[in-house]
Amino acid sequence: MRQVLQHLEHLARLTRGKDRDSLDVTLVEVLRSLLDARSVALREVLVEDGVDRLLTRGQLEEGMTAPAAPPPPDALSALPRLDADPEAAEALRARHTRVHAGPNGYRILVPVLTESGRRLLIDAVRDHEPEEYQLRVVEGMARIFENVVNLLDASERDTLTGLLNRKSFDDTFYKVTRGAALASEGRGQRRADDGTYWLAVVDVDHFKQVNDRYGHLIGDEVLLLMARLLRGSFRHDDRVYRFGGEEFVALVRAGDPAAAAAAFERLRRTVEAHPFPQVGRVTVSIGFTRLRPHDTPADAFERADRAVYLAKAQGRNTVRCFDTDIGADAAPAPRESQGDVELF
Ligand SMILES: Nc1nc2c(ncn2[C@@H]2O[C@H](COP(=O)(O)OP(=O)(O)OP(=O)(O)O)[C@@H](O)[C@H]2O)c(=O)[nH]1
Repeated sequence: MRQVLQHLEHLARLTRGKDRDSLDVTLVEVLRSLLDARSVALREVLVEDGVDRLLTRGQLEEGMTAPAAPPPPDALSALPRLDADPEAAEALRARHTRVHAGPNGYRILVPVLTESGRRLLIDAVRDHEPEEYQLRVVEGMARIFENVVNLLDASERDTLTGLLNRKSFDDTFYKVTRGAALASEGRGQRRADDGTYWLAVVDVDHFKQVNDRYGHLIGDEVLLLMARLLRGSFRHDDRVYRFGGEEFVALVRAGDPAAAAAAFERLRRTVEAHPFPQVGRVTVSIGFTRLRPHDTPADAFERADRAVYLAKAQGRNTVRCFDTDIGADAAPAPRESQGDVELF
């Protein structure tokens, strides 16, 4: 009976989390307690240039009281390769729990594969061989965790492109600007690029003509491919959103205006060079702005949107920065076409 109550308590904790970070941490804590494990980690497979790498999303090692995730590296290439860990690779490939006995104890690997295609892996080590019953409970917890992740994904993602939707934008925005505020006051974590973030609005040029000439289905296909190009253009911890329509938003970390401009210019060129099936050449206009320590999502969006408007007025298929091309002190002037999509 005590055990059942304990499991129920774990279940309640696991399904309480409303954001990903706390959910990952709770899973690690729950599994450590369930397995009486020496260490528990939750890892995720990220892919760069066709190479699978393992990012640790949360871990509890011996002597630690609270789970922690090492800060994500700037480049995915700094992460360990999945093929350097054959046991982990095999468990993911088999989509099945694996237990390996080794000199350091018993390693328990439980894959978690989400509907959106994410590949996660529970990686626990304990001194004694786990009982069958314990493994079944851990697998049950993993399935519940997977369901919660699927629900979170569904509520945070745009159904057409799979990109993040408007709902998750504000949270991330405030996390990022809070970090920038702390850094500007000399507190908080400093990184090589000083935690400077940029908000870009990426707007497909003459998209109405694509729909009119080729139909909405082909238009949707263009948006899907555009989403893929956007995702592939930025670093793994940058965020790409579609709030609706043919307008995308990117939240990108870069050290200075030149580095940010280079990233957005690279995206512009990638889109221009991409052969879109049936349609051929499609271009985008991009406007971006630096996030300020006490910004609101609406203010930052409006600045980036004004830079897009400038890019459109100056011939499209171009990148403009609000801060350097329009001026940081310019008075706000709502864009005429903003009525298309109701934002903020
Ligand atoms: N296929 C498809 N079309 C969409 C979607 N959302 C919005 N649109 C269309 O996107 C078009 C946007 O057109 P406009 O805002 O007039 O701008 P534009 O033709 O892209 O021209 P510029 O932005 O001035 O370069 C409209 O025709 C919308 O109907 C969608 O989810 N799928």
